[in-house]
Amino acid sequence: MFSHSAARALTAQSRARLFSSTASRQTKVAVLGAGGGIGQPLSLLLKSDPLVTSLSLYDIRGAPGVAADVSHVDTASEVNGYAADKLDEALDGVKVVVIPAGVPRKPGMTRDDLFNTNASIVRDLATAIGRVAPTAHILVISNPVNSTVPIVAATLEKAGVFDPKRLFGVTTLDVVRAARFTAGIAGAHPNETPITVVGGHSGATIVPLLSQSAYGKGIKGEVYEKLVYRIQFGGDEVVKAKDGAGSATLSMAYAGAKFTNSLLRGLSGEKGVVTPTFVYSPLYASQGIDFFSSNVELGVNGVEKIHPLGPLSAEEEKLMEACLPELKKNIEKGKAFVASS
Ligand SMILES: NC(=O)C1=CN([C@@H]2O[C@H](COP(=O)(O)OP(=O)(O)OC[C@H]3O[C@@H](n4cnc5c(N)ncnc54)[C@H](O)[C@@H]3O)[C@@H](O)[C@H]2O)C=CC1
Ligand SMILES: O=C([O-])CC(=O)C(=O)O
Repeated sequence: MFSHSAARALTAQSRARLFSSTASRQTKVAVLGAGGGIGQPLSLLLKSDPLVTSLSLYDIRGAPGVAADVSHVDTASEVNGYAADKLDEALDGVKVVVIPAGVPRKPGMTRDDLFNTNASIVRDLATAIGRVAPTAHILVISNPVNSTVPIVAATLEKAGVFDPKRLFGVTTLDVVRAARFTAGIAGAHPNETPITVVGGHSGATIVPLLSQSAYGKGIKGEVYEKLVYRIQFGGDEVVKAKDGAGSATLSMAYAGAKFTNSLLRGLSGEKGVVTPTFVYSPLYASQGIDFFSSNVELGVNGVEKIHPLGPLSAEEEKLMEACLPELKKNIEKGKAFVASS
């Protein structure tokens, strides 16, 4: 990287600074479920992220092939693929683990219908992370997120390595949809219509706070009702259109890469990185709901600050009334699963 004469010219102090900052920028990211509909495009997008220096792709099927393919992209990061029996190797030294492993919905199913299959997949992956990479930041995409995040937390807790600052349910697709759909109605660019989406990640637990947006607050009546429904049930739209071939994969890969980039920026010391994510949260803990999505500031340790919701409109208060009992049930189901495992 440097010529010999340039290296000789560096003082001992500046050399130490240079190499320590290079070391701190080494960011190994693992994708568990990298061979799937989300995993493949997500791996590609992460390969394009300059904050990722090494990419570790794992799946029970097909990860070495995906890794060989993605590794030809001309960005600086190195890529390695790991087959089914190589999970521990895939996790060695990782700073961030993104989990899109598990089955997707078919038409007529709810996300909760995926619980029976995905709960044990996520629990087993979390057990391995707790053993091999206990200080990694974990980003859970696998559904039902309202239950899989508590499953990861309880699994790590059992192993004595749970740090609530390092566990995130990825709800970014709800945020991406809310911005896109609101922009369509407002005739604006989605950059101008960011919407905070809180609660959880399924149907009525998804609560968009349109009243807090300059564009969103002007949307009323039937248009408002339809917009809220579309944000809450956008996933169903894709499941129906794919007609048995799965659920959102490309927009989810985009959302997953977007959230991962936000976290990496926070971890690298950038200030003011704030985005909604489903985390261990005090906001509704008094009601027995200890995981909740709201705006979170991401920093060098992961969760830096959990923001309060701010003022809600009468409509949003009603949406919260529908959200909370369902979210509580989903969280308790996840915890009970680990307790009985
Ligand atoms: N959080 C969110 O907003 C969203 C979540 N999802 C969820 O993401 C998950 C994955 O969806 P798709 O990629 O479409 O499914 P997919 O079936 O295309 O891919 C899943 C991958 O997981 C792998 N896998 C299964 N068990 C595994 C294990 N034990 N270890 C490692 N890999 C394993 C499979 O081999 C497969 O390659 C689903 O649960 C889906 O509901 C989907 C869209 C949005
Ligand atoms: O709808 C699904 O099952 C996948 C998902 O979580 C989404 O697209 O938001």
